[in-house]
Amino acid sequence: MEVRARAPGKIILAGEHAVVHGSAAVAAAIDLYTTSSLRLLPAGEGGAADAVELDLKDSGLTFSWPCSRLREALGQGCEARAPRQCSPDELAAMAKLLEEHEIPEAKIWLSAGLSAFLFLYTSILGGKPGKVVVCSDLPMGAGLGSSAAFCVSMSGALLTAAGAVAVGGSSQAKEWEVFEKDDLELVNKWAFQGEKIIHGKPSGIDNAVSTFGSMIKFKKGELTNLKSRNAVKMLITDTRVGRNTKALVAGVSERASRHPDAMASVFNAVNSISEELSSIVELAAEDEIAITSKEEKLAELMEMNQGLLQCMGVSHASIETVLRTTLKYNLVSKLTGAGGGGCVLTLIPTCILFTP
Ligand SMILES: Nc1ncnc2c1ncn2[C@@H]1O[C@H](COP(=O)(O)OP(=O)(O)OP(=O)(O)O)[C@@H](O)[C@H]1O
Ligand SMILES: C[C@@](O)(CCO)CC(=O)[O-]
Ligand SMILES: [Mg+2]
Repeated sequence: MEVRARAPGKIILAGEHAVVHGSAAVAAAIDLYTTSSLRLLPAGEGGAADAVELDLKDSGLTFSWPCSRLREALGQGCEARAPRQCSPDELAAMAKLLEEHEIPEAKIWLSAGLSAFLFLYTSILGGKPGKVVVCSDLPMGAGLGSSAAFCVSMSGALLTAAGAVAVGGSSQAKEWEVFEKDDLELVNKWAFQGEKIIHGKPSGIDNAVSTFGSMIKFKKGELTNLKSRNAVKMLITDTRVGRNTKALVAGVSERASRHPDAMASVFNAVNSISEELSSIVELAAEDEIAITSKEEKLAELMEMNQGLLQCMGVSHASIETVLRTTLKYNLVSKLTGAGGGGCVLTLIPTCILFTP
């Protein structure tokens, strides 16, 4: 039987990076998905023919590990309903397994995702032979939460195959089935462990919004669902400048340790912006004047947040170019996700008049 699970990417409207340091942030799921398909293969004699295969459609690479090698390096797996952290020994064992694959230098950034895969697969399914295919609508490493969507869809597929979460079981179902709340919590916890391998020190916002969907406020691991009363339209521009979330998060933490007081004030200001933005999003605006005033406030908060992201050192020349370009049309933009390149959000007002 084949199991398929999909999870969405996200945009962050306010609060990226500061959320790692305890500030509030606001994020929304977007309708671009990563899908993980898993087929358990009949086990042979436990011999060399038994393997775990991974086909990464977006990067055009396939991998295969003999089950016996995985069991030897990473053990027999654990209780699928009790998520646990990857140990430094396991990280080292996975790095060794990956060395044997000679990943092309130009795609070396995939190693973190491969380690997250090996950890999730062997922890949840032990050394069972299986084939996993991953494909995604999301650009990788561009700020739209590709790593979280990868970990969430993978955890969903693995937990379903392990029988650790309940699904309706109708193989004829045309629509995607949605997990129950407890099962979503479990998926989210495993995905967070995967994100830790990719991001180093994630706040948990990306895996949370990818698992639970909709628009959320997130602070210190606590999630609040936001009911957006009016549609908020955003244009997403991909600068196509590649970057790595782990390095950017580490860079902000280093700046915070060099200038603790100044950076605490920056994080505090971002917290106020996210809190204000989340309450504005929930305001019901009935007429054009009210909607315009709501959008003006959102735009101003996004502009302020972008200034503070510059203070944190995560903007980039390519991002500044998008800011200047959209400003010519009186449109406000900010980076989204980890910055350093990647994607930029532009608020598109409901009543728009282009006068460059
Ligand atoms: N479809 C995929 N196939 C293989 N690996 C993936 C896929 N999607 C994400 N990854 C892994 O996630 C890494 C990108 O994660 P990273 O956190 O740097 O960026 P992001 O999640 O796209 O952006 P952000 O964290 O700012 O939202 C890739 O280098 C790869 O290891
Ligand atoms: C940069 C960051 O705040 C968001 C990345 O989408 C990292 C995190 O919260 O884990
Ligand atoms: Mg990421």
